[in-house]
Order: sequence, then C-alpha cells, then structure tokens
Amino acid sequence: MASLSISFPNLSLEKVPPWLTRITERINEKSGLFPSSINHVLINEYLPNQGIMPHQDGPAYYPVVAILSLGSTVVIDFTPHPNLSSRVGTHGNSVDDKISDQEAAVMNSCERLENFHPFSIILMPCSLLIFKDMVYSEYLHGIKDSEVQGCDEAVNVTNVQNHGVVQHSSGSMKALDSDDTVIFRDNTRVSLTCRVVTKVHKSIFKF
Ligand SMILES: O=C(O)CCC(=O)C(=O)O
Ligand SMILES: [Fe+2]
Repeated sequence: MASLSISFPNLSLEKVPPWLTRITERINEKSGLFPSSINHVLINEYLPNQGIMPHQDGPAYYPVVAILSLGSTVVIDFTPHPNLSSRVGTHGNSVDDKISDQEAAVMNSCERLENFHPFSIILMPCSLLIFKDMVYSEYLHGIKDSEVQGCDEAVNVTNVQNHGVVQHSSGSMKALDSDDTVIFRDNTRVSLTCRVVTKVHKSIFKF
C-alpha cells in the first residue's frame, strides 16, 4: 500500500495542475494512444517495502494507462485475471460428444487464453510504462511489498543489466534462491498514473 496518494482531480475539485498537464500532454502527444486529454492523474509514494495489491483499474477509465516511475527501481507483476484462468481447461468435460457452437466458441477462447502467461517488468527511474487493451482488461497488475524483488522472469531483465540495477541475491533472503536476479529498492518511489476517465460527472454532489 502506498504511503501517500494524491489524485487529480480530487474531492476538493482541484484540477490537474499546469506542471502536471505539461507532462500528461507530452505523454498524450508522444504515445498517440489516448482518445482525448489525460484527465486523471494519481500520484503514489511508496516506501521500499510498500507495493500495491494485484488489481485491475476497471471500467471507469479508457483502457490505456501510462505510469511514470520516479525514484527507486521496482518490479511490476502482471498476472492473468483469475476468472480467465478458471475458464482455461474447462473444455473436454462435456458428456455429450456433440459440441454446440457456444461450446466451440468457449473452447476457442480457452485455447487462446492458454497463451496468457504471467510476466513482470522492471521499472527504471524516469521510465514510462504504457499498457492497454488485453493487458488492461485480462490481467491484474501489482507490486510486491518487498524491499528485494526477484526479477529473473522480467521481460526486460537483460536490457536493464547494463544499468547496474540488478544483482544476484546472496541466498540469505527468504523466498529467493542464491542465484536469483534481484533488485534492491533502496529509496522511495513515486509514480504518476495517468488515465482518461471516460465519464466525467461535472457535478459530484447534488443539492
Ligand atoms: O504505482 C504504480 O506503479 C501502479 C499504480 C496503479 O496501478 C494504480 O494506481 O492503479
Ligand atoms: Fe492500477
């Protein structure tokens, strides 16, 4: 859980401040992935042993998220949504040999879903992560509450090796093998999570 969270706009109806709009406009222009201006920014501060539970950002937002990472390096984990995995492997149980169109559609989607694997990404200081579509709708994302995070499976582990952020664990750490590749979170991390709220209610309070 983050030690500090600030949301723009917030309940005091403070809009995204100009210094932040400069950042979000740049992200919007350079990525070309958002349907309109970024109108929601969440700033989270994490101490080295703090993370965020695996979750989905939900239907309130357009399914594209840009996370700007500042401060300590961190590993973010993506895991297929449990509902998705429970649908995998359900085919083949039918008593009836004949397969209805509906069952065939489910089987096809199951086979497709077997291709969904967990993965992790190392977020370097000043890096920008953008995820969207299937990763937004079919995966959970989270960060472990741990100062030392294993990153052997991170998709970009070889890219970041030259930057000196990954090390081998000494073996004295719980839940890690002696040869695991790890990052040490030695500092506070601040993230700016930028999204588009699709339905903006002009008036939150009705009198
Ligand atoms: O701080 C992060 O990197 C992730 C934040 C996040 O997932 C969220 O606020 O929904
Ligand atoms: Fe999130």
